[in-house]
Amino acid sequence: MIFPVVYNWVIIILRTCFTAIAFRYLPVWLTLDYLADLMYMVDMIITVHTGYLYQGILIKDLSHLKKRYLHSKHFVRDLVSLLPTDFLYLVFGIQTPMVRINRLLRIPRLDEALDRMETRTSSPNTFRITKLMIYIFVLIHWNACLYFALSGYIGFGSDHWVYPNISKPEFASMRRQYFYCFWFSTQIFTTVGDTPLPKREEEYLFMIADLLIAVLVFASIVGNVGNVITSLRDRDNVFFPNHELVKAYLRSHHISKELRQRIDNWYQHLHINKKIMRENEILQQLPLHLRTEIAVSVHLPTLSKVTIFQSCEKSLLEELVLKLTPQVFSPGEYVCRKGDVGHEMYIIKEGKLAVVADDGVTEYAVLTESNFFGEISILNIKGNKSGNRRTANIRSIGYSDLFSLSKEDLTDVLSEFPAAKRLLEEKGRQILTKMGMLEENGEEKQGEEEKVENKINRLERNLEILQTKLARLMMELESSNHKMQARVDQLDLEVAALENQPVEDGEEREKTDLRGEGVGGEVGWEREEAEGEEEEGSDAKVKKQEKGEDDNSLTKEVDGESTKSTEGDVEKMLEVDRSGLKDPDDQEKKEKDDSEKNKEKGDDRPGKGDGAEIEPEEEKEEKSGVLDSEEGAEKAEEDSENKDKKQGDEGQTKNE
Ligand SMILES: Nc1ncnc2c1ncn2[C@@H]1O[C@@H]2COP(=O)(O)O[C@H]2[C@H]1O
Repeated sequence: MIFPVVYNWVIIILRTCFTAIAFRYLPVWLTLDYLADLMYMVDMIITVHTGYLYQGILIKDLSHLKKRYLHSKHFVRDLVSLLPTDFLYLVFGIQTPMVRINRLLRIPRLDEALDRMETRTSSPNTFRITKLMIYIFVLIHWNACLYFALSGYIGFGSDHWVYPNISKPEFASMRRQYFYCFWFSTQIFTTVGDTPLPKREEEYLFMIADLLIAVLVFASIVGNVGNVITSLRDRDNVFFPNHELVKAYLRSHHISKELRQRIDNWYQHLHINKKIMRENEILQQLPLHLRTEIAVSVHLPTLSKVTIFQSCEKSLLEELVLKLTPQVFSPGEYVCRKGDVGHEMYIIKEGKLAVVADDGVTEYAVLTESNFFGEISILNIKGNKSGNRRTANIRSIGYSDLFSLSKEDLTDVLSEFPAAKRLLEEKGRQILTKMGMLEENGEEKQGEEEKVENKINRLERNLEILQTKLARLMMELESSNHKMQARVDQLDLEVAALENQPVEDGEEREKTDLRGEGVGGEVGWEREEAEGEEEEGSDAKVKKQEKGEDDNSLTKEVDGESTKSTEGDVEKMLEVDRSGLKDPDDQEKKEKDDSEKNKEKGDDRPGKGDGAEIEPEEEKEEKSGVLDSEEGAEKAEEDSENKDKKQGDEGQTKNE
């Protein structure tokens, strides 16, 4: 669409203003006119058949496309621009090509075509400048035509400003007419050089309009050229590291001339050989699959030449290729030194490198294109005496282009491709054996180390499980403590209720006394404690509190089962208490049994009746802290029995 649109935009106005040109080449113009019309038609047909994307899907259905085009405003514009206005020649005569002015409406199609070309061209900046120049040319051309027409209207040669008299032979030729007008116009628009001063109002108006347009034209030229230069610089900055900044830095830090020279040389090498250092950064904006394809097409030839990767699957190479980082080393520069910790391996894309001894002169081997090195220290080869340290010095002989591959990336890739890993390790082992740096029983040692590591792992897992169990048990213990506390409180209340019950008759008193024999120890103890509390006041309270706290802390130390046993203990106490309340005879009987039992056990400690209340508790808790759960339960039972007995004794003493 570029040709017909530009043709119409240039020729219609030319023929309108330069009538001599229009008549002279009329058959040519008419042929070209209808050729342009034919192209307009073809363009419409192409537009109808051009599919479009709807929700990401390319619509190609013709009837649908037709319908869409016919209902669009583009169709109206295209149709109007192709209306056969040429019939107006019959009215105005063939010398009025202005009847075809509707053809100019197709200008948006020119824009579209140029935009499409811009995205496809390999040198967009040149294209942008050319496009700008075409637009400016068309503008100057129109201005030139109008200037000639205005001159004709005012009168050729009537003053200095208008076109000179065309009857003069030197200004009579058509070429001269056009070139003069175009030159005049260019002078105005570029504001370069002097233009003759206007004399008439029409001339002034023409000049004012022209100068205003000239400002815009000039601004757009400067702006566009500036943009192009900036984008060229940006491109360079993206492709090559900024040398100027580095230079300024080196100067400000008074870096030695020799080092600065080396750095300059390195930059020079990059620029001359068009080495791009920030490939990964540049391609970052592309989606992964496209990046992979680009990287594969750029680097795969190098990678597939590397011996270890020759037999590898394509998928491995594709993964690897994305992780390669290009690096350039200068002559004499060390890529790695013996004893350094290895963080990456290298693949040689171009150049020569030497494996050198510590003296820096003796060369053990020379590595060339498609070789690789630096893998030994990052592969963790079994029996490698140097561990993760470099086994040799590698020095670049000339400029060398390398790809580096980090340890993490290599490990990632090799974990999925064990065959490649074995190959790499085998090559590393060969070098290590040659150097005598491979331990013979290295594999056994490795095996043992692995075993120990496995054991440690297992133990760690078990420890974690035990910790979880312990936490659960602690929680259970706490809840048991709460429950126990609640029951003891309940017991206190019951005992208090019993104490407050009025004694009505002797029989009742006897019963109460008898009951006192049953639970008297406890009741008495409680009362005594209460009295003691009253007597001793706050001191006793503090003591009791302290004891309670101690109890808590001790109880917390015991495990869940012993807690249960303590609960059982309290349960038994309650049981005893209830039974004591229900039937004094039974209680008496039970007491007798208990005392007999205690006698059998040899538990006839003195002072059990008074002041010994605290002791059994302490004893019980101390023991429950050290005994295991079963022992704790037994002990609790025993203590409970002893306590019952003691309480019984106390009750008896009181009764007496
Ligand atoms: N004799 C040798 N021939 C070829 N390459 C070697 C030789 N000795 C060491 N290398 C390579 O030099 C590298 C130095 O770093 P690494 O030890 O990681 O891995 C080493 C090998 O890849």
